[in-house]
Amino acid sequence: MENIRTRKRLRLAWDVAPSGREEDRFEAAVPAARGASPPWRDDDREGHYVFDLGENLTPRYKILSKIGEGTFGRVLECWDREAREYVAIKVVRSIRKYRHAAMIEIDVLTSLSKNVSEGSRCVQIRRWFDYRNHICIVCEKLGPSLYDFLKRNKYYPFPVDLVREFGRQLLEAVAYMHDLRLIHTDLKPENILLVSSEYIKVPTRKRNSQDEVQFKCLPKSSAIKLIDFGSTAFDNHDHNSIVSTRHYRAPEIILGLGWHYPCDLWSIGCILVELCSGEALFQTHENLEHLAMMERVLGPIPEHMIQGANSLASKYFKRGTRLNWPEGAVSRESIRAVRKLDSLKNLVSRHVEHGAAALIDLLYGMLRFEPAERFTAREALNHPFFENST
Ligand SMILES: Nc1ncnc2c1ncn2[C@@H]1O[C@H](COP(=O)(O)OP(=O)(O)OP(=O)(O)O)[C@@H](O)[C@H]1O
Repeated sequence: MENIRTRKRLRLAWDVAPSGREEDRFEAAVPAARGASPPWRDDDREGHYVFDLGENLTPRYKILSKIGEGTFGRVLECWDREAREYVAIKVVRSIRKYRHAAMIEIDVLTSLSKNVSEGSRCVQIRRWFDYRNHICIVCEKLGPSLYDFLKRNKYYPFPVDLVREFGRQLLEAVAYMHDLRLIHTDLKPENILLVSSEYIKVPTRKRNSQDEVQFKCLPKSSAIKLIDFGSTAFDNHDHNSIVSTRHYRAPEIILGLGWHYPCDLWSIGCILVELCSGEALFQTHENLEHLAMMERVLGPIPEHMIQGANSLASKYFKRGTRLNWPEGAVSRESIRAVRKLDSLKNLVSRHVEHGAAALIDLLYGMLRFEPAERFTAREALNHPFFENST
């Protein structure tokens, strides 16, 4: 997250942080043991809530484990004593800008959960509350992220049939968001969670080996859901800031051309390539190198986009017509990293045996430089690649 957008909103109850004393008095009225609260503790230096496993988070929730950590806060697995189910609670840092962003995330999650059948590819919010100056967002508990799964599987790629299933559900989730005039802006494998943690082990031959058998894991179910709506943008807002995690960032964002719904489709294109290959498509941390990688994989950036680039981005180009590459490279390694890449067609063909042609065609549609020419989520869903999809 490089930028937190804020918007004017009504003052809500949580704007006034509850004082520790009041909180403790409230909990003192609840019978001890099961309902007891830990003593008031200071937050850590980054504003994170400090806890021990087994403690209560309000009398209702018992903290079982920490399942994640992000810019906004920590995500805790808890047992909900009232609903009798496991939940994931995002406990937001007690810093004003994160509290503010959390309230926007709650708005988005609430809108998404209104049409449960269509919105079911997005994580469902159960409720939220403010506890000791931390906004707590209670959601259904899901399994590991696609990134976690890839990592635990030593970056072994997913089979194309599974990528098709993931792609279809991801596009359904994003089409639904776009219908609601919401732009996710931070799509990445870390923010796509498997619904179930169950997996099976299947034997596979080691690459380049005839007889050495290894095992790889496959999820038992292909069901996924989208999480992390903390960066979600509303259609009618100003869209000039830098958004998205670097590897999944669309060219119009880097060039300062302004961005809209198509930036989500670019991210999905990058994600699908990664799921097929096991590696991030654009592994870079720097704008010029990133643009050079895009050109290597997808061909030249259209001239009208170069000419529209803002003053920060125009320095990446020569005479306003072509990328200053390799002249502007910061190192030889950087030049090598770009050269190591190949055309999208070749990169995908290397990993996908069946159905590669349809997938490649779909990916070119999602990775068009010109945002207006990029597939919309609904157009992508109607692509022949998804014809075999259930
Ligand atoms: N509903 C859930 N069920 C299970 N795990 C979850 C759930 N929500 C979040 N997580 C885990 O917690 C991690 C952090 O969550 P999330 O991305 O929402 O936090 P964040 O602070 O907004 O992160 P970021 O820094 O990427 O913006 C996720 O990567 C995931 O591993």
